[in-house]
Amino acid sequence: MSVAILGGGAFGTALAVAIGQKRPVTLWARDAAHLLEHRESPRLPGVTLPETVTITADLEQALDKTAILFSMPMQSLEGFAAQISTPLTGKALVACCKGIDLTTLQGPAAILSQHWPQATPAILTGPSFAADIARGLPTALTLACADDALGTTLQEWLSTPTLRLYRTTDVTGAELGGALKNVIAIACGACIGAGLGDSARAALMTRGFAEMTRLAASLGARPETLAGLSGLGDLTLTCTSDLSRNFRYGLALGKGQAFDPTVTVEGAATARAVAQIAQKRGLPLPVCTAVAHLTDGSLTVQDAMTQLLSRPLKEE
Ligand SMILES: NC(=O)C1=CN([C@@H]2O[C@H](COP(=O)(O)OP(=O)(O)OC[C@H]3O[C@@H](n4cnc5c(N)ncnc54)[C@H](OP(=O)(O)O)[C@@H]3O)[C@@H](O)[C@H]2O)C=CC1
Ligand SMILES: O=C(CO)COP(=O)(O)O
Repeated sequence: MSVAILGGGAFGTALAVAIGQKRPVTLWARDAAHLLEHRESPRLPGVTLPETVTITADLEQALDKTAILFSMPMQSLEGFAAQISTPLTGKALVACCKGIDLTTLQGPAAILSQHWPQATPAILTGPSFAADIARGLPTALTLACADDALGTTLQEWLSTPTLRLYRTTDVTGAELGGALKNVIAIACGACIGAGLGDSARAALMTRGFAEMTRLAASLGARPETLAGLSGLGDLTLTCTSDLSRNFRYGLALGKGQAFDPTVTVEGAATARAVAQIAQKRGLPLPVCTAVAHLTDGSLTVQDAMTQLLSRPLKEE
């Protein structure tokens, strides 16, 4: 097996550093000039790519590898895939992005499968800040692949002494855990930013987790997957750390401050996708729906709080 990573942002660079400790890896970026000159991504300053990482601007050189990791933002994945005519037959296509595509309402595995039906999709997700992975701090992730034999090979190839991968065949559960935790992280950031307190944040995390599990189960995921690294694990990290961009975006919303629009915040578009899915399926997802309205500017944090607290009382 040979490995390529597509996307020279924070996560792609961090994965290249980690995997590059063990074996050669090719890192493709659409603008590779900075990476080639400095061996460092402007999205992850201070992290130097080792010599085992081949940086390239030649996409075909990367697509030639047997395992291809897609490490660009979720809302870019469909458009990126549509530009590629190479068949990628028999390859493992590992989506590292966390989200639901707003146009198709699909997760990354379905998008990869539609573009490359002769390849096998997989998901790499879980609680991990790029900077932690790049520094070699201990990290545990989920590798999801419906083909368990291929999943086992990927698990062995992509694990390192400090990056420990757990395996599952529940692709839907793993990708939804990663997608939905970002939505709840925005809610938690807004809660803290608006001064609503840690108790309110704990309530949002818990009820948000109930929504994550409800939606995932209705889409065919196994509820226990959501209780693992990709769901509860990543929810805990992202809702409690201001290293999270989704949490910081929520903080800014809560404080009524502007947020840098060039920063990748996956949960905003995903919240709007989730609200559409909830409506279509008649699923009650009040926290996710409130985040969708917060991010499109149609609801204030105070009104969201009032709305959530005034819902009819119910069983837990
Ligand atoms: N950062 C983290 O800690 C983690 C991130 N993730 C996930 O990884 C994914 C990527 O995030 P991250 O790397 O942090 O984001 P960044 O904003 O750091 O980088 C995104 C990268 O994607 C590239 N890109 C954007 N659009 C396209 C496109 N259409 N074609 C090719 N390349 C494109 C950007 O290129 P350019 O620089 O030229 O704009 C940039 O290199 C997200 O889904 C995120 O949730 C997962 C775990 C941890
Ligand atoms: O997914 C992440 C941690 O697991 C990174 O979170 P942010 O995208 O919110 O920075």
